[in-house]
Amino acid sequence: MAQGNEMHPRNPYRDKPPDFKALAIEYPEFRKFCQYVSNGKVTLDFRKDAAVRCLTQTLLKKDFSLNVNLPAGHLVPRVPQKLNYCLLIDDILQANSITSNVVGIDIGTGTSCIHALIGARHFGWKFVATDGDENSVQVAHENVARNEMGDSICVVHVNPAVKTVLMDVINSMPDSEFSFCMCNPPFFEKSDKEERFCEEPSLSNETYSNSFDFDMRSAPHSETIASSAELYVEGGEVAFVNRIIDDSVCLRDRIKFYTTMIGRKSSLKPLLHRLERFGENVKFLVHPLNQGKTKRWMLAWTFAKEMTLNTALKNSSISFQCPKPGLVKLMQEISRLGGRWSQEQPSVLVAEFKSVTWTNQRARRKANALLSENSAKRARWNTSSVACEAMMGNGDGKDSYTNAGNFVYSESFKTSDPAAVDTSSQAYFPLPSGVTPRPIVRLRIQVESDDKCDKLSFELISGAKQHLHQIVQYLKNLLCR
Ligand SMILES: C[S@@+](CC[C@H](N)C(=O)[O-])C[C@H]1O[C@@H](n2cnc3c(N)ncnc32)[C@H](O)[C@@H]1O
Repeated sequence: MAQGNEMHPRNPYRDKPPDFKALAIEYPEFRKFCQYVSNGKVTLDFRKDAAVRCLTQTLLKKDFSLNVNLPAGHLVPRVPQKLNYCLLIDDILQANSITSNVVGIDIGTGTSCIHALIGARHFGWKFVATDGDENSVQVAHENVARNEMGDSICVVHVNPAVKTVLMDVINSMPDSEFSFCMCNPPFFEKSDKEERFCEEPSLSNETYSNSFDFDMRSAPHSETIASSAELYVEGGEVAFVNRIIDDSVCLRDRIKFYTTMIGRKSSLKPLLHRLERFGENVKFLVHPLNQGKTKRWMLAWTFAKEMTLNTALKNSSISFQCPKPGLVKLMQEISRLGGRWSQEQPSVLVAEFKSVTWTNQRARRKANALLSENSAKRARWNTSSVACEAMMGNGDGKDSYTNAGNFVYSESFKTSDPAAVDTSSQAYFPLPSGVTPRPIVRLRIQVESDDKCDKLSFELISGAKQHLHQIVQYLKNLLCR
């Protein structure tokens, strides 16, 4: 099992990976999946679904005193990663002094009910755990009952065909206050599923596996067997998370923090774009949720004015050294990029940017040139939109250089009908004069000098961590050459 210091500092698996030898001695069931290798170590074949399932069950038993049934044919959750996600939520709660009567919603809890079980057992939170699959709800319910946690976790079946994800649950509990929601959405669209997964005949015709990939590409690090409902949703995870965002716009601070796991890096951009357009009303952050080679992210946002997300970004400071006078050159470069800076203290700057100007400089120049030519209209899909959602944003319109055409944001999701798409567009309207758009990223930059050089340390105040990294890399290239 891959570990690493990318794990949460409070995650006990960070510095102490599971000791397979000790587990094999203590748990005979687990021992069946272990092999002794020549140096006396014990290994586990991660490509075998049953071995990974047994490891998860054993860790839940040993480290959380949880007795959990994980039926074959369903996703096997990875305990260290799930704990990481819960710890990040705990950071946010602690930073906002939400320490008692914590109630969370686990959207799509699956058969394992893993988020709710770990959250309730380890952190003392209460949960409403939902799922759209009746069989998963049944197994999750049994897992809760087996661990006598019915007082803390209520498992609810929801209709997956309903467009909203949270609304019905919240409306059915008008007197409850919710601290957060969490979710591990189905990642894939149908087309992805067919490309990456094959039907697993030994289980059921609703179960998919990537273990058949061997002849197509290199063997997977670990086999993924999952039910169709766990893998696939119309429009993939972007569409699913957009449904949570839609609900959050209506529900506002009925839930203090909205969080979700994101499985694909490419999903972050359209989702962040979407949240950015809510301007001052929303705060959000992206935080990596890595476990070894598997990269995931947590996206969190809040509409509650009094809440902060900054503390979870504590470890976001990065620094580099550059020749003097770093501060002066820094101010010039920020201005050149269209950013603004103010001096918080003599050696501390706060810089803010209202659009992404530090990436794709060459592409931007090219797009600019194209736009100034009398180019033909962009091709549109030869389909009709079955559902169209329009958002009036307050951006600066610069993103219309992208293939979103004249829209700040426009995304089409395939539907089961090949001639129909579900379209979400956010149109650019110039701001009325006197209204300033909200910065997409704010940074605090501290300058420490010695005789030879300046050390610049960058801390994210608000915005996406990936922007911090991109800006630092961009400035480093300029100031250190
Ligand atoms: C990737 S699985 C996550 C399972 C579990 N939470 C975990 O992390 O291992 C996604 C789950 O979302 C459920 N789901 C799909 N659509 C849903 C909806 N509209 N509302 C609630 N759950 C849904 C699926 O049935 C599936 O159990």
